[in-house]
Amino acid sequence: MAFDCNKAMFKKLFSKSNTLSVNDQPLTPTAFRRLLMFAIGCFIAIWIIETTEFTLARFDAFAYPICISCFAVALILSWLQLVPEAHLHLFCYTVIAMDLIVTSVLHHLNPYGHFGDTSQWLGLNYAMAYLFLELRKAIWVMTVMFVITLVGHYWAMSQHATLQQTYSVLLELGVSHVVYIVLLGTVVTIRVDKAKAQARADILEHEALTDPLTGILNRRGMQKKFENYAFHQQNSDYSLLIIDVDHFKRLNDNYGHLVGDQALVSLVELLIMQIRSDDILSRWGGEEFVILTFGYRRSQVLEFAERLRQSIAQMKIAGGHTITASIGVSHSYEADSRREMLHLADMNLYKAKQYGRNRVVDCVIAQQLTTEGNSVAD
Ligand SMILES: Nc1nc2c(ncn2[C@@H]2O[C@H](COP(=O)(O)OP(=O)(O)OP(=O)(O)O)[C@@H](O)[C@H]2O)c(=O)[nH]1
Repeated sequence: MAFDCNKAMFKKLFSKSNTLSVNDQPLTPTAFRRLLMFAIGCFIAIWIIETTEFTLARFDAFAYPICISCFAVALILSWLQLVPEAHLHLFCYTVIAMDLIVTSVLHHLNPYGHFGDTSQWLGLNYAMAYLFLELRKAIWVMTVMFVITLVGHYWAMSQHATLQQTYSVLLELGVSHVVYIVLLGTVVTIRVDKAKAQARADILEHEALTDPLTGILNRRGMQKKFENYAFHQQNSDYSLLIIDVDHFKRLNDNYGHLVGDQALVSLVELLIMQIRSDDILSRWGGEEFVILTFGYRRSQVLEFAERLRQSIAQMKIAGGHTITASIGVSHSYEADSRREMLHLADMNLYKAKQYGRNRVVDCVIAQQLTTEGNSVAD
């Protein structure tokens, strides 16, 4: 998981656009397809029921198959990803909205029709607009549908009703639809604002825990992971590696900070390639990196660290230069706390530097070095 996080951050950092965007699109492709299948099922069911009961209106005899075909086409296009989802949303919304409006208008054309018989479904238009469309587009489209609804019903009613009856229907229609639009809009706006605030908080947290140069966790991010990690629940041991580039100041001084920066980025790329999926990599500060690795025995950790050291030494950085690194290692069985583990790894790193750099040292090696050389000051 940590590795994924590191890699995702890394990819984001080196992708062309590294800004996170807030998506207010309310409907995911999967939810959209499910809705389409539901709508197709409902239309087929009502078509069959009305046909068998001989109540199928003339308009519906055309409208049902047209709607079903449109939804089926949208479903296929969505599956094949041939058309942008937003276009399909608008298309399906328009089909349903026009079906509802025309049904209601035709109903009102009949002098014996009753206002409430079909127009109660018109409110669905607004709920669906918010569901299918991005907020700004939904408002525009709803306004158009609202106007079409009023004009259509005015035309239908004016064919047979008195002016007073017509206005009364239009007034009722207008007021109830404005209520729908405003109330649903308020609910949606609150939810979008909340989602945006959450996305912003996520971005800020991500930035606070990420090193901007390399895109991996920074010291704070690593500390958080280290604290949150349920180490006591792990049956396996874990180890901590501190990797410190040797004579990095010299590299900066000789070739400039840009080369230094590029060396750090190349080093992180190399480390990401070498660590395992559940290892945690972070930039501890400056030219120092920390890796937490799980489930290795001591000999395996040392092999892993040695492999890293050799790969770093073989790596060519910008301008064809090379770097080396010293690595201090500590193991969980040697320490009682996270702080102590860090301290041990840091001491071993110090000894690796003392003994000539470009080497891996853990407590046992440090002990041997001290005994042999008898000159390392702790
Ligand atoms: N280019 C670059 N340099 C950095 C960055 N962060 C820290 N440094 C430099 O890294 C250098 C670290 O120098 P030192 O702590 O003396 O260590 P060193 O020169 O690597 O020597 P040893 O660790 O003892 O081998 C300093 O010159 C810092 O300015 C960075 O993000 N980019």
